[in-house]
Amino acid sequence: MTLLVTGISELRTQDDATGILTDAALVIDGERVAWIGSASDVPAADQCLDVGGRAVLPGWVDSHTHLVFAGDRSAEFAARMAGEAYAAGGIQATVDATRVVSDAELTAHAEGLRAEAARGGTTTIEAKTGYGLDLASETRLARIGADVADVVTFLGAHLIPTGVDRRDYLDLVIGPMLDAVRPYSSFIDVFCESGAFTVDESREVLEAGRAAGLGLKIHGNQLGHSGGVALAVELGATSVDHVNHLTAADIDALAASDVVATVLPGADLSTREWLAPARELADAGVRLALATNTNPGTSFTTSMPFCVATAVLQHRLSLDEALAAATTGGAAALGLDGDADAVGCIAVGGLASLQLLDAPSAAHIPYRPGVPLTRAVWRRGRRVDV
Ligand SMILES: N=CN[C@@H](CCC(=O)O)C(=O)O
Ligand SMILES: [Zn+2]
Repeated sequence: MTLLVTGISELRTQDDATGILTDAALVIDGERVAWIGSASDVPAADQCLDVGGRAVLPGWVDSHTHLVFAGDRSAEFAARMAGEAYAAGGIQATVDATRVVSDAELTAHAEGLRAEAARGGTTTIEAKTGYGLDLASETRLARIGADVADVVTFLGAHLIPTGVDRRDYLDLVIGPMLDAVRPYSSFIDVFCESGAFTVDESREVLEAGRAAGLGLKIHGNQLGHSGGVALAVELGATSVDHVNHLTAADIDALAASDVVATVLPGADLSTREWLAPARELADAGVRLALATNTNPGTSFTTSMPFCVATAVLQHRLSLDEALAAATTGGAAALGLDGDADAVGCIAVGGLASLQLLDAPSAAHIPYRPGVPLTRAVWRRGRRVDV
């Protein structure tokens, strides 16, 4: 069954070979894109959808979420808006709420968040563990994450849980916990920050993950100069996320590396943190990703359009830079780039994961912030309810 989508005012492929087409059309055949070209020169297809002068772009790749959790921390949020500082210790409240709910409740909640993300155009999503922090709970989060999300990241090293000896917990994370989550996980992550894990502890965790065959990620330099960015470069991590507090040397080191710097606008705003210097990172040539960081503590949003709009309006990225970071940048941060199953781009022969906006161009995303502009979404060729 082939579907011709025509009447596309702006087709942003996020593929260097094709770029941006105007007055365009494309054909979806099964789960893949079979043809891209001018709306005046279309091939025959089984079905035709005229989108009436609207924009099409790849579905978002949300490369950083903590999707599997229970409870909310709206009181903590309110206290922060009244002047309290964010601290890593709040994670324990979500751990306590998460441990006591059933698998079915946890799965339904995560599925609800994934559906909410899809309504904003997200077609690929990562989910971290990190709200279990004991062997059974982390394993459960990894298993549910694998059911609900596309990529699972093991974040047992999110916080030392209350009442547990530091060394004992590290040994658990790099031993039995890593073994148990390994079948579900592609990456290992660590919260390298004051109040969470030191640089040396983070290195130990990440080296164990690498030895087990996992890719590396770091929550780094969110609340201060934690050393997470330097560690990411030293270890050749796939991404370092947050990147709020950077020295010139950090930026130079990232620019000279292949590490993706992931900017998380929702967390920057919700914690009233110093904004990640996305403009300076882009100017230095650092590869950027943009992600929601969906979690109940620092960023309770699933909206990639919000993140793209904020990256343009507040972090001073250009529209092109923000769109690249939210699509191909996210794919690079998940290792889902560079082959026939790459996500975050629209190319002939590639996966048909794309979104139709209720707007003539993607410029309307930051131009009309907060307005729900996602009109239709296809994931691997299948229409998703939005
Ligand atoms: N910073 C570490 N982890 C999460 C927040 C976790 C929480 O506060 O529950 C983040 O990415 O912001
Ligand atoms: Zn996070």
